[in-house]
Amino acid sequence: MNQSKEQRILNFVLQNAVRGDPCSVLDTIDKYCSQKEWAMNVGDEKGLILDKTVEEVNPSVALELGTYCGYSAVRIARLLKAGAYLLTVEFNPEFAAIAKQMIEFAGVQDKVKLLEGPSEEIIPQLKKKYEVDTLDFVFLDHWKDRYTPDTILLQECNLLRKGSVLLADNIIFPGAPEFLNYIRNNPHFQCTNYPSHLEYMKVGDAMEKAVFLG
Ligand SMILES: Oc1cc(-c2ccc(F)cc2)cc2cncnc12
Ligand SMILES: [Mg+2]
Repeated sequence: MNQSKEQRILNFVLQNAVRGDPCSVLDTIDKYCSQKEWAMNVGDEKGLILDKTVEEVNPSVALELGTYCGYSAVRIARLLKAGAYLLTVEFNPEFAAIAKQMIEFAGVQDKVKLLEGPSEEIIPQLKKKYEVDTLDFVFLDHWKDRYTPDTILLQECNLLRKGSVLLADNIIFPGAPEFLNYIRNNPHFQCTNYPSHLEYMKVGDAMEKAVFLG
């Protein structure tokens, strides 16, 4: 049976990266996806914006919506302090299976809990089933039409506290205009835009940071 692109990315990492070295896993994925096959990882350029935001927030509990192959889960987890952890949600079972292996190869599995299923089902379970109190950081990188409903759901489930930071990928390309309109006109959020480029391309993209004001 033909291998998927995601399986080819994982195999390239297993054969070329250093086991237990998250930076080598990230560099190897970026090398493959910039030279051989494009894939929708946040990538090296926007990855630096993600790094700076995670370092600034220094979250104890982080949530990622949209795991894909695990690139940003590895990227986030490698920066987390002792005892801090990332919950990452992926609804595509094939992607989740690849991401699990990627996360384990990078050696960050003790900091990452991969939750398989639709975000709209998992978010309401975070408090009771996953023992979350509130989220310090949320990375939105899943389907763009879920950014707004999931942000509303996070608030309805009392998962945000004063100072919780949301960071959304793909604000320009593929674009999340409805989310931008929602979040920038919402008095409960303080927004900042970070212009960048689509991963591995010269096409313009951006990330939006939104701090919850309570
Ligand atoms: O970063 C991303 C990029 C693209 C994408 C797709 C097609 C295209 F032509 C350009 C960009 C899709 C995404 C879906 N979910 C999360 N992140 C994504
Ligand atoms: Mg993205």
